[in-house]
Amino acid sequence: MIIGVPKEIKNHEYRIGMTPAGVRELVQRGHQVLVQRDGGTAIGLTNELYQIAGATLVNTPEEVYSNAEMVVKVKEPQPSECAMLRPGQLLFTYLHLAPDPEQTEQLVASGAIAIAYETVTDDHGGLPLLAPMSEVAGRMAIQAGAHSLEKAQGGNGTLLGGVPGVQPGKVVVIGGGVVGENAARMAMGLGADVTVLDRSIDRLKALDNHYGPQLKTLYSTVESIESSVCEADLVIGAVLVPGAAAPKLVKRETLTQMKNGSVLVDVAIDQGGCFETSKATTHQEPTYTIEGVVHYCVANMPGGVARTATFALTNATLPYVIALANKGYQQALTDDHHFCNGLNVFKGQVTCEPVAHDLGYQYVPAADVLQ
Ligand SMILES: NC(=O)C1=CN([C@@H]2O[C@H](COP(=O)(O)OP(=O)(O)OC[C@H]3O[C@@H](n4cnc5c(N)ncnc54)[C@H](O)[C@@H]3O)[C@@H](O)[C@H]2O)C=CC1
Ligand SMILES: CC(=O)C(=O)O
Ligand SMILES: [Mg+2]
Repeated sequence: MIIGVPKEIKNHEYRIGMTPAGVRELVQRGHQVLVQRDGGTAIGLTNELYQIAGATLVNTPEEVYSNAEMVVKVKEPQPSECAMLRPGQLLFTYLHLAPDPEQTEQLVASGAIAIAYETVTDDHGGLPLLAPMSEVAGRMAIQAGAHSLEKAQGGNGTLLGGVPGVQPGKVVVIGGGVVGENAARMAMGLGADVTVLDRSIDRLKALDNHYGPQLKTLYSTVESIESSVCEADLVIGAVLVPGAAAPKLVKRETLTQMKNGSVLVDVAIDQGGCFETSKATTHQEPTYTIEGVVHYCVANMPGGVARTATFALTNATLPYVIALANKGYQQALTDDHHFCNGLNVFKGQVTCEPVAHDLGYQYVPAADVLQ
């Protein structure tokens, strides 16, 4: 199979969809890998390393898209990239379609076969291709939040760990999954006062068992969310209903009761965000303030630590890329129902139920289109 790896074009996105080691694995199996020149240069994955691994370097995204049978990326295709997709071409990347009607329309119109990393599932109820970036974003959320709490950044001037004789900052994490747990762990490491809310009691039990009394857990209700965010210095939005747009758990009117200079980091922004006042921001301009509350809503947080994130992401995606390349999508998706859950758009039809539901498309089960 001819596999194409373009340079990412989203704002300050320096990750790349395949490392030289991944290229080598594919080339060794008889595939050809086209890598856009300088796709990994910013993170030390030089053209020379790709060439040594057996990649064919090409100069433009057009050369990648027009020649590849499968395009492997990191972020959702931007409009100029959607325009280069062709009917029947495979696209394997993050998509986050539910909050993004324009991209969905463009992918449907392209006739391509789009498999989303974030809806692939596993036997343990997890999302194996979202998890590595959730680990990264969860950890970064505390760094970003701590920085935003500084006075010069518009924050209330709280040091999360406090110092002897002074109370630590209060961190509230809404959603205790992968992002939430990693955020809580970093915040506890700094010495903050940390509470995690989730609507899954099993999840709260697991966190309680693992971290003990240093971590407070709270069952998530409208009431418990409202009262805890009003006391918080830093709130992390980390909920997910897989495939669907994020529920809006903190309303605009609640902001007026929050501390002036408190900070919201909405990691769930890639699914539309879980605060009513969230709108996606970029690494270039990551924050804005509403009602005195600083909002950090960067939709590609791991792009900020692109070197770590590229290795973490491609460690997880490579076996799936190899399966698609070796077997073709029909066989690879039929053999593995968890992988098949990644199929979001198939030749003009929406095959992910939450996306179809949220955006008003007819849902066509993957099993029907793969027959
Ligand atoms: N902004 C960025 O750069 C990145 C964003 N993300 C996003 O972060 C979000 C969280 O991802 P993960 O932690 O991997 O998901 P996860 O599935 O591991 O955890 C989500 C948790 O939210 C809980 N939840 C759902 N509804 C809730 C509610 N109403 N109240 C409280 N808890 C609720 C679930 O029970 C679950 O424990 C996703 O939207 C993901 O796409 C992930 C990586 C990077
Ligand atoms: C998960 C995601 O959207 C990201 O890593 O950018
Ligand atoms: Mg988008």
